Amino acid sequence: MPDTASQPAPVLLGNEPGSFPHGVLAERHPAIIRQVREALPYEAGQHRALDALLANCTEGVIEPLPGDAPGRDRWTAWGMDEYVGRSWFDVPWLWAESHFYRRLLDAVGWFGPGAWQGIDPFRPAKLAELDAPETDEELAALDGLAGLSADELGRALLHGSLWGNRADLGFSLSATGTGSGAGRGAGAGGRGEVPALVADDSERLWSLLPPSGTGTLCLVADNAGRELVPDLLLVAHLLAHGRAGRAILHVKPHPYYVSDATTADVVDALRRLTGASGTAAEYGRLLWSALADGRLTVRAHPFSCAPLPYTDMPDDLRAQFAQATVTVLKGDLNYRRLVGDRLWSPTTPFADVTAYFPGPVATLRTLKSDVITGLDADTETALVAAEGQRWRTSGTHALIQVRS
Ligand SMILES: O=P(O)(O)OC[C@@]1(O)O[C@H](CO)[C@@H](O)[C@@H]1O
Repeated sequence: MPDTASQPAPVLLGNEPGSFPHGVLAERHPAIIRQVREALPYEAGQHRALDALLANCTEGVIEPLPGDAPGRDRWTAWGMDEYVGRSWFDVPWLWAESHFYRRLLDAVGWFGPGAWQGIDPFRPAKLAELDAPETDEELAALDGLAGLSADELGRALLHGSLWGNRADLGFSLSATGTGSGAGRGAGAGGRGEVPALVADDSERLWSLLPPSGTGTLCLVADNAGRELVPDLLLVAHLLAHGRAGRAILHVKPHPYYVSDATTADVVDALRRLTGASGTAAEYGRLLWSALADGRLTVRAHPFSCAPLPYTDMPDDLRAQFAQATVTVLKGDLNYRRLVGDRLWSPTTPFADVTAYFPGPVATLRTLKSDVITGLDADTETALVAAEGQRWRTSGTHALIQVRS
């Protein structure tokens, strides 16, 4: 029996050794601390703070943020008092992960005041990816799509944006997340009869964005670099071909989940596009002028880094999504937040668990956590027969789901 929105499945915790969430807390977070230490020439105080964070997040309990900590009131509203004194492994996994990034930024001095204020610990990794030869190849490949019709090009760019979600630098640090490049493309990734795309509502998405549209597209971005670049190309295409009159790009207000895009990353990506040649540069210039004339807006709402599902979104964000013709949520974490980070039965209807969302909502995601809804029974059976439960977290499958 599928779960239902009124009888929800259990919220994921990280306290089961051997589970994917446990591995993230016990192995991925220490690996992220190691990577951050090596990325920038931190000072002794920052190394000491990283030592303390490592000990605390693996063996300690959640501690209250100091009284004067930036955003403390928000974290109180987001449930901090309830979780203080408990092991990181025993509170909702989503909450523990999100809080880890808040503490990591504290340790490196991101919030300031001080000389390290605003220095993104993940920037070297993000820039390396943006500057990689693979990015050049992907941008150059755009010129080869010149012969496609606008619709064909739109579909190609939608798939580029979808599979761009493989480019998640946190994921590449985890033991199960190796195998770079697998699954990039609609036909790749699955074994035997199992499709790479396990759900595909893309026609419904296109019907929400007709060519004569004057509507507003809200795109809630995920990773910077090689995910954000194809996201921006898709937005440029939708604006250029009138499928959206206006686009609003939501990014994170601070560095998060390693490679999540901030405004600084949007700037880097746009400079990368305008500094390229051919079609990529044209798209870059289009977006640059769309920002200037108001067709494109960037927003960085605090709730984008909240440790909570979208059911708890504040009224101002709810009103923004309600005004959109469609809100497109990118990536695995946004998917988890959209459906509640619960271990749903995979055939639980997507429309039911997203019924609360204020307006049409679409999700483009590669599968990198246990959370999944909206599969048909045959697809689930084929996936399990071919891969056991590995398909849930391997990042080699993807989905496009829409609730209109
Ligand atoms: O949102 P994204 O970038 O697609 O993925 C984020 C992610 O790597 O982080 C979580 C584990 O830390 C997983 O849910 C997911 O695989």
